[in-house]
Amino acid sequence: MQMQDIPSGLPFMKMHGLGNDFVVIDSRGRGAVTTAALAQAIGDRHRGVGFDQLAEILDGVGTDICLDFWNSDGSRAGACGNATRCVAAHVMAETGRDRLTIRTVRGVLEARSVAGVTWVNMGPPQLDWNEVPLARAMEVTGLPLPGAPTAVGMGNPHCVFVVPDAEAVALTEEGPRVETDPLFPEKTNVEYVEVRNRSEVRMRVWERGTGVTLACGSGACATVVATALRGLTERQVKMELDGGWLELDWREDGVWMGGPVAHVFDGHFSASFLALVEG
Ligand SMILES: N[C@H](CCC[C@H](N)C(=O)O)C(=O)O
Repeated sequence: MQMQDIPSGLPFMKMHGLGNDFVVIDSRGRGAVTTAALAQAIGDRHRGVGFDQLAEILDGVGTDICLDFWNSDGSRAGACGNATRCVAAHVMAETGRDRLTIRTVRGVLEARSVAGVTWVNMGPPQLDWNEVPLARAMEVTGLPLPGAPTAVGMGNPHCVFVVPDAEAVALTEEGPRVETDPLFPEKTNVEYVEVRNRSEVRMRVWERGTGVTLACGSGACATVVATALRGLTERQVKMELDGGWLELDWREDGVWMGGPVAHVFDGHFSASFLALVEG
């Protein structure tokens, strides 16, 4: 699909889950429009709209919908838990259903609405070094980095540090250092978790390709896997992020995540903005 085929401009929704904010483009019935250049242009908070991730809804392939994710630097994100919840809530409201299947590059995810809360099964964690991926064969726990973090794949790479005080972490210094460490050939998202008790933790995040965000759903899933694997928490925890609270439940069939979603406004990218991107 070319931009000139959408002369009237491109509709979008602005959504967020705990302040992790998204531009959502609904391309059902039309085909994908997003390119790295378009994601970068829209992601510019001054010349575009700005977002932590861009999510594009596509026609389902053996599922209700498909979903693609982009970061603001134009790179792809293999998973985005908060955007998945936002889009799932939107499509469930639209169709009046309380269950949905969603195909992402990672595989088929399931969403459910339970007592007004939108839950998504983000799938089982990837705990082999080559699935995360890491640069060479090793255990995913006790990585050879200061702080001996745990690597967890959730369709995208995560590196989880257990720290005594999450507020004290210098995210903008530590985050980019770990994100680009040669241990992670595809870079990594970076989480710092403070364990308050066996069922409550506090987490802050540095996202690959985006930077500090108020929340990261796939990062929250990776975090509960890391703390449960290390025996520090149960597999069911409440997690406080900068933008609010998520509930996590690591079950046999995957890591379920529930929390709030918000549909902020509906907008329209003008034809002249799109023409500029097309160059
Ligand atoms: N905010 C997202 C994750 C974005 C991950 C992205 N930064 C990547 O490159 O993997 C979430 O709620 O799961």
